[in-house]
Amino acid sequence: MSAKEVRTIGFIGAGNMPQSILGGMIKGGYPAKHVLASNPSRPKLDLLEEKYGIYTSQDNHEIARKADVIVLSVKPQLMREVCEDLAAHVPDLDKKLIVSIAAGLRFARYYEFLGDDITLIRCMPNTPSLVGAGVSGLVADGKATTADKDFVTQVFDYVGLTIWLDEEDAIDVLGAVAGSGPAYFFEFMHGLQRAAEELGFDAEQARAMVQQTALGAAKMACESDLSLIELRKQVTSKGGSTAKGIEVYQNAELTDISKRAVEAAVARNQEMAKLF
Ligand SMILES: NC(=O)C1=CN([C@@H]2O[C@H](COP(=O)(O)OP(=O)(O)OC[C@H]3O[C@@H](n4cnc5c(N)ncnc54)[C@H](OP(=O)(O)O)[C@@H]3O)[C@@H](O)[C@H]2O)C=CC1
Ligand SMILES: O=C(O)[C@@H]1CCC=N1
Repeated sequence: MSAKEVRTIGFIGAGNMPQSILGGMIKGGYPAKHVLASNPSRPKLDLLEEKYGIYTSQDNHEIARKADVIVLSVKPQLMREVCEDLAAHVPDLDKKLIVSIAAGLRFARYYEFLGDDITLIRCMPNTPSLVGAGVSGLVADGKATTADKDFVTQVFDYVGLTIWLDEEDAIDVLGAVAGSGPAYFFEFMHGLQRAAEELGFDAEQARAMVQQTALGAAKMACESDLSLIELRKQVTSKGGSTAKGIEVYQNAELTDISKRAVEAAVARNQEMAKLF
């Protein structure tokens, strides 16, 4: 697929994550008239219509019927109810491409909910998709064609980096690192902002210095050939102030804390796969 392919994409559920994806897609040039969304309550839909000019409905069946590609975007615990309802009311689900962005739930579950004949791609996106800086992990079932995979790659390329995975298990890890990752960074940034405020800065200045520092560090990490440790060392003058700050993080075993956080999130993904 060299020219950009357009299929009508219907998001079932219009919460934070699908808003980030569809917002990023439309900002990136995907035609709004081929993007649809459903949600039980109206306010989010009104906002999406106003902001992006897409068609919305409170009726999941209508959106699923109109879509070539159905993006299941509800919480994992609602997935069974929503899918079984679609299976009962939407004809030809096996002729559409289904994409699920839910954490945890495995291919086998969707076949149970929607039928064995569906074609499914699982995606683990993250919210920076809204600003074109997302990470989307993708894994396809055996029925997805090359054209399906190319199309989904194209869609998620609009909103950032796409990473195809060979094994379904890997999406739990990618989710725990990149899907949840923005929350970890925000938490860390919040801590730095609080520190600056407690040491005399007002909230606005504190936030400005933290967000610009995070942006600068992320840009350097993206643009440099050096390892992250080398980049860290460049800031850490011998006998200087950074060394003292880093020492505090190292004494608190920040690297180990990150590993424990990722392991906890992976474990929850595995647990959700069994629970829902
Ligand atoms: N947020 C993130 O960073 C990421 C989320 N995900 C996955 O994305 C999915 C959605 O998460 P997120 O957007 O954050 O969740 P939100 O809680 O922001 O949104 C969930 C949405 O689903 C709607 N909803 C509830 N019941 C139904 C229904 N029966 N039919 C259609 N829509 C319904 C809710 O509507 P209402 O408000 O009216 O109740 C709400 O708008 C989850 O499965 C999550 O695992 C994946 C990667 C990252
Ligand atoms: O917290 C969650 O379960 C979802 C998946 C990754 C980010 N948010």
